[in-house]
Amino acid sequence: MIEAHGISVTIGSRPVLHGETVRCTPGKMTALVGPSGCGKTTLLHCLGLLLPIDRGSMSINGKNVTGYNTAERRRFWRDYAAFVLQDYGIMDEESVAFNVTLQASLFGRRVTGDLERMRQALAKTGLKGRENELAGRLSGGEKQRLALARAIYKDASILFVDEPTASLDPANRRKVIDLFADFAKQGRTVIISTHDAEMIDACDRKHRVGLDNSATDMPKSDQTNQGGS
Ligand SMILES: Nc1ncnc2c1ncn2[C@@H]1O[C@H](COP(=O)(O)OP(=O)(O)OP(=O)(O)O)[C@@H](O)[C@H]1O
Repeated sequence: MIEAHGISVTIGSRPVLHGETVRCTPGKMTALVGPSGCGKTTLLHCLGLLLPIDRGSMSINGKNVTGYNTAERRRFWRDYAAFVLQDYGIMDEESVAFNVTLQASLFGRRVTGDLERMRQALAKTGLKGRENELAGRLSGGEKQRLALARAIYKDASILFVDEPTASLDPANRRKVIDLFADFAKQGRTVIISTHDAEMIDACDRKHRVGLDNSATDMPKSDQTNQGGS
């Protein structure tokens, strides 16, 4: 469970988040929604401890993480978190297989870990049999699915996802949405910044960045009058 209370962030001289309060619970997909530039990515980064907050407080699984130092944040990323971010974090000069197992073999330059599980993660994202290809040769959508395969492989309890369907065709989009739904059903916390109406509809809760500062997230059935992005 991630809880953020009244968090505010200024980047440079620009105030971006103004007292966001949001709760993301295990077993649920929470969508961060709102118009372009409202701060969805910024909020996602704050919740994942990638970006420091200026005001407010945050807890993860009941633990106050507001003042976490670098070592504590690293431990959180290592033990609990998987990220599928907009730049995908793919190492172009490495193989697909290396990229999937990257977080498990962070200090090595070779594929370590469970090869069968790596292949299964690739199969789940439609990249079966591509493990020996150079990641840099994949298309944008394929890189996005590769980032997702890495998150599946990592088996993390909290997933932070930024615009996961942006570069995907309808068939792969559906597949990816179903994969996140499966993640949540397994009891994981899934937090997704998205504009995609189909993705938003599949989420259990949604938080409108910049507007819902007191209401926090809400059940899917209450979304009808709240608008999408
Ligand atoms: N590193 C940065 N330097 C300066 N301004 C930034 C930086 N990162 C974000 N911003 C600003 O913060 C605001 C929110 O950006 P953010 O990417 O969080 O929005 P978003 O809702 O995710 O947008 P989109 O839907 O277009 O991806 C924008 O006005 C953006 O210009």
